[in-house]
Amino acid sequence: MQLDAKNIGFRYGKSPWLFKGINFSMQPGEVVGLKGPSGTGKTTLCRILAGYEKPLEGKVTLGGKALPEIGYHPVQMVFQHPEKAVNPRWKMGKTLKEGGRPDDDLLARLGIQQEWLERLPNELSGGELQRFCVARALGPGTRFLIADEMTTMLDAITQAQIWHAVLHLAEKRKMGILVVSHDAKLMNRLCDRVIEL
Ligand SMILES: Nc1ncnc2c1ncn2[C@@H]1O[C@H](COP(=O)(O)OP(=O)(O)OP(=O)(O)O)[C@@H](O)[C@H]1O
Repeated sequence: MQLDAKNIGFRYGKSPWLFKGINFSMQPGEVVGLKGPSGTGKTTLCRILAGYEKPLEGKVTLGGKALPEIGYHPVQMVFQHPEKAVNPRWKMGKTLKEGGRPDDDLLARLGIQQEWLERLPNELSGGELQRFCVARALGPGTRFLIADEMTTMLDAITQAQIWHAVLHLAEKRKMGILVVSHDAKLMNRLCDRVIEL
């Protein structure tokens, strides 16, 4: 199932157009990089692809059909700051279940420890918390993952462990990944191709 963005245009309110006429496609299993200077609208485009925001022009389709408005979203996004992406009052076990039934093999590969499931977000480090956000985004219904600076704030070892787990699963499930990063080395290592906004 191919993900297509056709002729996408977006602006916030009455501010100038951030972008117009964006066209690109991603195949299942493909790892694509998205780069561009700060403020060009990478995160905004990601939010449109993941269905958080509607484009003002053009459309996003998955397998030729419009993205679903209800139910589990097949395009999932992980943000740079995990603390903004979780409910501070929910134990991690509950947060994890938002993505569907967690895959034990994935949790192990991400280095998530069983006892962390009983903790609240503020009882985990940033890196530990981000592992949960990644696991939650990789529910069984995910066809494409959008990683927006997903490992930017993590140390090299944690970064490598998370990417290793994600790429393993992507290959197994033929899931596509869009990687947004300012780290050119990381992009070259991970991506089949890189597009610039
Ligand atoms: N909700 C919003 N309302 C108004 N303007 C916004 C909103 N969100 C983002 N912007 C503006 O839109 C522009 C693009 O922001 P966006 O976060 O998409 O860029 P980016 O390319 O991802 O940047 P960075 O590389 O710094 O993360 C910025 O100028 C930002 O201030």
